[in-house]
Amino acid sequence: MASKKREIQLQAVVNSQSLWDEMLQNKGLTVIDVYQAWCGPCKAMQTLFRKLKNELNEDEILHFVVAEADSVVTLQPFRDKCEPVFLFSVNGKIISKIKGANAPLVNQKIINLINEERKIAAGEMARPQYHEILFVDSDTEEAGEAPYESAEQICSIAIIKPDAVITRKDREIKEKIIKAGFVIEAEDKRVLTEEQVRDFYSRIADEPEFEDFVRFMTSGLSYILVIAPGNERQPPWEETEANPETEPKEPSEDQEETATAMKTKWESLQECLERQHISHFCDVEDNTTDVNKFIDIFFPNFKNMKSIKLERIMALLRPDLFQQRKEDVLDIIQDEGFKILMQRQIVLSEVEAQTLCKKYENEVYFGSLIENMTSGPSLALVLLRDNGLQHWKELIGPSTVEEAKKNLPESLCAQFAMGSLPINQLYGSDSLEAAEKEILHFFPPQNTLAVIKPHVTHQEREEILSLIKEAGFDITQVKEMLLTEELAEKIYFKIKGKDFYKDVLAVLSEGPSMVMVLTKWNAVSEWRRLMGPTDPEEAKLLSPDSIRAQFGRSVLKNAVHGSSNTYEAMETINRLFEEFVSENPEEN
Ligand SMILES: Nc1ncnc2c1ncn2[C@@H]1O[C@H](COP(=O)(O)OP(=O)(O)OP(=O)(O)O)[C@@H](O)[C@H]1O
Repeated sequence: MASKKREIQLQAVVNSQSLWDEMLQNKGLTVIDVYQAWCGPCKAMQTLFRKLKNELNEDEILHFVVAEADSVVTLQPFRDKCEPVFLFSVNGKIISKIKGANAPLVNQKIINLINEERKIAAGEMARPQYHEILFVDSDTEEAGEAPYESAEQICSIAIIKPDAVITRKDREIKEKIIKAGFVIEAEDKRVLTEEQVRDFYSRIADEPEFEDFVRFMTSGLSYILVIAPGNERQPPWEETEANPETEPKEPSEDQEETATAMKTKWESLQECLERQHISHFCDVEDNTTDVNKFIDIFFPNFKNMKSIKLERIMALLRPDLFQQRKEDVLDIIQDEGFKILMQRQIVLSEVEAQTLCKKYENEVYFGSLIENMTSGPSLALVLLRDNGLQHWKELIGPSTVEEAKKNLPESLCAQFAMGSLPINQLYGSDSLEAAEKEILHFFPPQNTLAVIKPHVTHQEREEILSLIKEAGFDITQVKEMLLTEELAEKIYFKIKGKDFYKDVLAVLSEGPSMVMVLTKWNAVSEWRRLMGPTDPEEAKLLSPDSIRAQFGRSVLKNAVHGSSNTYEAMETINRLFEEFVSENPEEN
């Protein structure tokens, strides 16, 4: 009984249109649980609301309400729905709604909106222009007319700073964020412009060392992440569990509730970073308005990116298929919407063949299978596609020809069956983790040095960087530097004796160049292919899509430079990126 009374105190009951209109007079944020008379308000969320009420301690600007859909005319579109709906009203305007008892999402939403109210009250930000949401029947909404709020609307933006990227801590930071139950919805590695840094960090612009900070933030690559609270997120149990020594064996009703409240403490991204001691490498913005603004700046295609789940897998055409029907298979792969990111012919070693064929090791034909697999070149491919893993599995079909012919005659396994083997002539990674391992093994990354020359405009530079990323290169290092004679020599030592060398130096001295380490399998020759021939006129004829064809102006102003071979790549990277080499001694 006692707890029922507290529920009523926690959430005001709105069961008529006049009470609804009165409720809209509330100042600040009102969280409204819209419920059906026949099932009552959402019990599961009351613990969360109580916790937030206590922790935020903002009774003037944080109100909780339960509203009965059947008794309030405004709520008619929500009648007879099975799932609870939570509405968020700010100063009488309903600005957001969340369907279902998604506690992490609701928790984050309330914290964000209250933080916003606090900043507005402190004069740190202007009140955003909220758009009032329309209530339409939720079945229509599901048809795509006016979608409910999803994680993307309550994301945070995190920036992993250049010092963490240069020392390769970014991977560890991302793993920790994911392990804590957050979801990385989008990510990009780039050098922030001065304008972007000033904008993102405007709240600390008055600090005395801000100018040095801007210089530091624009000095190298940062990681920009859009992070959402995952639905499966667990509270950090170990920190919030009640102390067993002070707890009685038989907890009272009140104590049970407190313990539950403690267990449902979802941490914010900032808290998560602090708990894991990585907050000094990573800055977070979670103000909804700012997050949306920065998503627009950094990820203009965010909505599309979110709906597409691009997956990289490794596929393999076994030797007989490769020799006899390679072109047919490659056509099908492309028709099925796969992008071939990398491909190479490879004669598998015995160990490699045994690893890839492990699931057949107990079969009588295992010995002849390994013999066949090592008898000549296979074709290894890295394929990219929306839902790539599942789609490839479905396309190639079962492991054995017998099963494919019986059950899935249209599968590639059945279509491309060859007498030499009882198993599928096509291989695909079993899982995304396995795919990453296999790709690393069969397509080991290589570094090359790339330079974008000074005559390239800012806009052209952005376009070149997009081409680089599209071609699957990882920009592992980047520096903007004026290539003085001394520095240019570190790159162009092999043409020092040429009569055009002084002209090359003159072109490089015109302004800062963007000097990068690009990483990918076969990076040296892949980058040279993407650059195109030295002379842009020749490039236009021979390789019109190449960078030099598109952005070169003359042989001297040919937009980009790339190492000619792996030795030169290693030498020049050593000379220009000492810190990178000491962090990555094994590469190249
Ligand atoms: N005949 C030439 N006349 C003038 N400049 C030239 C000539 N040949 C090359 N260059 C310039 O010198 C640079 C280095 O020449 P190199 O022979 O190494 O060509 P590359 O390997 O295609 O280009 P890069 O080394 O810049 O990637 C070229 O990028 C170009 O700008």
